[in-house]
Amino acid sequence: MSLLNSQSAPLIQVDNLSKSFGDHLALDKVSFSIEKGQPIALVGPNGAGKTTLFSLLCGYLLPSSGTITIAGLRAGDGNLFGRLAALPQDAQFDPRFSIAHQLTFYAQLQGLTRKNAQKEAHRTLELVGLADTLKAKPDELSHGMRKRVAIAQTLIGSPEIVMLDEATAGLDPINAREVRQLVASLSSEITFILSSHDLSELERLCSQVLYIEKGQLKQHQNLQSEEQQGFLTIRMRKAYDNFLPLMAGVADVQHIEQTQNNEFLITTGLVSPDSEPLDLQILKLCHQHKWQYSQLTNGKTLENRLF
Ligand SMILES: Nc1ncnc2c1ncn2[C@@H]1O[C@H](COP(=O)(O)OP(=O)(O)OP(=O)(O)O)[C@@H](O)[C@H]1O
Repeated sequence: MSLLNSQSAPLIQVDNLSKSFGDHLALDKVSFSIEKGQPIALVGPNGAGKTTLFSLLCGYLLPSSGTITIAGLRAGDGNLFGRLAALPQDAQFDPRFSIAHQLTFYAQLQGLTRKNAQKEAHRTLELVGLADTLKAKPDELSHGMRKRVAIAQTLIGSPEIVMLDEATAGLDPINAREVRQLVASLSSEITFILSSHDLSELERLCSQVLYIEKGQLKQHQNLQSEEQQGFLTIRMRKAYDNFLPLMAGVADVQHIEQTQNNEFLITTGLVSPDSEPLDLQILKLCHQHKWQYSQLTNGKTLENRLF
């Protein structure tokens, strides 16, 4: 077998994908591929085409032109049932039936016996930290809890790909963090595709980002690329006098610029192997001047990379 043939095909391959609603072109010749185990972020302004892309990947909509191949199969192929799951933005549960009843039903749809389906409902609810809600009806749960139950539903049958459309939208910080922790903990087993308007959330969870605007794929970036090296981002709690000139004076800082209110992008120079790590030099300066910072991260923020 040649080396080329032995390389595994991408998990998802999208080629020249277009989708029109009447004369409105919602997606315009979008092409990308996703490898297994690389959580991917889908970003774009309202109306950009993200939900349309989700629906096409799930097979809920048919492309106007172009192709989508998932694990070697066309999107919508019956053999993908159970291998790919999606949380729509407006996921709803039937108010008449208990959570256990509904999740068990979905598990049975995947071919499990009633007993195994009940176990699967319990397993997935445990994953989202809601095992004690089995007997509850949807209306007895908060919005955040219902969202987590909907995520549990996507995990039924251990799918390989899970698409979460705005999974943390409208959640309080604690529920949102639970969802993020869950995604992070399952990312080695499941390839997540996440859409969100929270860029800091996506940059923490994803290794790649697709930026869609007016139906076109404008950027496809690897968030762990080497381009990130050589930059630090620091967010200060408030504005401090002389912050910029004093930071610029740190030996290994080549350049510093304000990117947002109290947020600064630092370009590092060639750091000599003998000198202290630059982040430590920066933190010492903050300490010396009693400047409070809220975050110091390697690389540029996703927002600064996209816009
Ligand atoms: N079923 C439909 N019929 C007609 N037009 C549609 C339909 N679904 C989406 N559109 C249009 O396609 C475009 C893309 O919509 P889509 O919902 O995919 O955007 P989005 O990026 O998910 O937006 P948001 O961030 O607001 O959820 C929009 O102009 C929308 O009005």
